[in-house]
Amino acid sequence: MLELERLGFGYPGRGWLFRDVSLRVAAGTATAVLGPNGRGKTTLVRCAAGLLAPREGVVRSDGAVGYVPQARGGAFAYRAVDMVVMGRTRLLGVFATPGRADRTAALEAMGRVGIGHLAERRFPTLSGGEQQLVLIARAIAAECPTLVLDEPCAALDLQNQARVLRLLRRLVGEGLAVLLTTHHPDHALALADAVVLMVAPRDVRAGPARDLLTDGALSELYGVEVRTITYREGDAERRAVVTPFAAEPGAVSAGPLRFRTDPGPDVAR
Ligand SMILES: Nc1ncnc2c1ncn2[C@@H]1O[C@H](COP(=O)(O)OP(=O)(O)OP(=O)(O)O)[C@@H](O)[C@H]1O
Repeated sequence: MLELERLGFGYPGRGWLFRDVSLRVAAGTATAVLGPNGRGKTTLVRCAAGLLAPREGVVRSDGAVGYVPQARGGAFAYRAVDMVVMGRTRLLGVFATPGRADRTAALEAMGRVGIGHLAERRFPTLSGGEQQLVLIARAIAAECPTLVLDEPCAALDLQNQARVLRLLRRLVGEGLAVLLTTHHPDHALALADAVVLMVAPRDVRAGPARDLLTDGALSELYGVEVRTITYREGDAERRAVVTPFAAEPGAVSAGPLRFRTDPGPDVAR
């Protein structure tokens, strides 16, 4: 569980970046934070993870909070598996060093993320996406009941985005509380029970994903026309977002977009 109560933050010498943000990420649920570049998503989740002190408000959690930053290279040439073993540090005694069980747990976490084959590679030699997956494995190996992830899919190809989203869904199913930032409303639709829309410093909306992720709210949030389509996944009806990037503003006619596929009897309009 992770709880933010009336959180407010501004960098020194600057005004409020956000104010009065309250939300509760319960165990077994995921919350996605969305908003334009520079609106404060990273700052908000860094406050939530205890890495930045808020100017006002309170953060509560009922256990350790694991934080997955965006991969930005690494200064030290650790092997990937050793980076993941470092996630186990919090589980060790003050003078203990990681043992065989920690290495096994690290390799298992890497396996879950699909990067077992990268275990012996040096971290700085990995691609941005590979580094991102190592950082996710490190957080999983730490076995924290709450995970906070800053754009976990930012550097990932479509297959790895799907892999990470499925993995996060499984972790939520196992009872973790997950808070993540994303630039993909689709990812929020696929994963999140709740969303936080950072519209403006004093207009940060938190609530159920199905209520807040409307075409109108997303269009307002990003300042471009955003449409949602529905499709079926097994028995479930799901929604995905389409942004007609190349269309001039107002050129897309009103009404729902049609999701055409060939053949399409099991894919909804
Ligand atoms: N250490 C800092 N000192 C001063 N201003 C900062 C600092 N870090 C970030 N900012 C500013 O705070 C604002 C919010 O930054 P933040 O990284 O939280 O936004 P974001 O929503 O995560 O952006 P993006 O989508 O581009 O990653 C930006 O205007 C940024 O320039």
